[in-house]
Amino acid sequence: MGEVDVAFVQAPEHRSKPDSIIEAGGIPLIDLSPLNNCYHEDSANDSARHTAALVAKIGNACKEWGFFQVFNHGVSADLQQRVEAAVKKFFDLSSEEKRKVKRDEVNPMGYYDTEHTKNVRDWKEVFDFTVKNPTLLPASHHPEDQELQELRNQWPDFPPELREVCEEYASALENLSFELLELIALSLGLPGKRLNGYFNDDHTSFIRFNHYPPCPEPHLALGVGRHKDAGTLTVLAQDDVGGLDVKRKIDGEWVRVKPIPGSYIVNVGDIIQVWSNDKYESAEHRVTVNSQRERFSIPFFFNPSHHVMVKPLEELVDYQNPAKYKEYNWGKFFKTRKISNFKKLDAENIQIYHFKRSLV
Ligand SMILES: O=C(O)CCC(=O)C(=O)O
Ligand SMILES: [Fe+2]
Repeated sequence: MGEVDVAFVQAPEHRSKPDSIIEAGGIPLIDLSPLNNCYHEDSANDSARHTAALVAKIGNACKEWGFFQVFNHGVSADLQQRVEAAVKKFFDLSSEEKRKVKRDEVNPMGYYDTEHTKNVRDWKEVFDFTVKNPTLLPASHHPEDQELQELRNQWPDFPPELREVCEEYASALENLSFELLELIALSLGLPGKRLNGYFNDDHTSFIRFNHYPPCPEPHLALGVGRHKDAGTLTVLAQDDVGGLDVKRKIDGEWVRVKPIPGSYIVNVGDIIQVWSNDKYESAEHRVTVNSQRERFSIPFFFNPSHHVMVKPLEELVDYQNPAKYKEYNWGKFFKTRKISNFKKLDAENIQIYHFKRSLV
């Protein structure tokens, strides 16, 4: 099977055709400057108008793509560059050094190079850390087990600045994610802060550093297999190499998201799909690798508190539009997914459609 181990080989129908991927035209590119007071001289009226236009754009992007890119987002270029530099230094360490902060079945935070998506191994290595340290999660995925676990971050000795840069970055991305959450709430016709209460001091958001080394067989393996993100929102920074493919809703084609320096790619996760009762659907995506250049990306996974019960929002359901999902506990869902990513299982991993109601 060539130079890649069989564990990485995708079923033929899920492989990428790296040479014939279409670059996505039309993924909305949204200017967030109305949030960051870039219109100092504006009257209150103008500012309300700019915010309303922004909310409408976000709503359309969520409905039509489940994906959009943002610029003028308020995260400084200096901070972005410091994080990128620290990430490269970390992955440049020897395997032995990286394994000193290796994650395991008990502590899922840290370094890891054998992640599986839908039971096929990904061509990547990752480093994960939570935004809140410690972060509370259920200790087991069994529904009857009420015990909680504290996740703690593991920091390597090198590069020495990593921890500080990561904490500064986590806080900047947390602010941006709350702003995006408020815009999404407004776009659903809800009060701006309607969803904030699901993310109190104990939200379970985490940041991942992804490193995709060059792959000798990019038509067989994927950097990340096709999937939807399980949480609320993902806010992703990618370098200039490209490789993130989104399944376009209108025709089901895989299209490549064009790297735009300094911007973020935002995608709707499964929780927004459930909250919005399918008005906004999470988009399927994957990462294609290439044989020439390594690639780095940094997703921020914005997730609610472990005790949140996820279900269609009451304001968005009624007799004509009944709730399409039964409620589920986020902590248990997250824990179940984490276990299935950790090792190859025979069963399919947990998905929101397992909670779909059968409506007649
Ligand atoms: O690297 C990327 O562009 C996307 C990674 C991703 O989808 C994920 O980690 O969930
Ligand atoms: Fe993803």
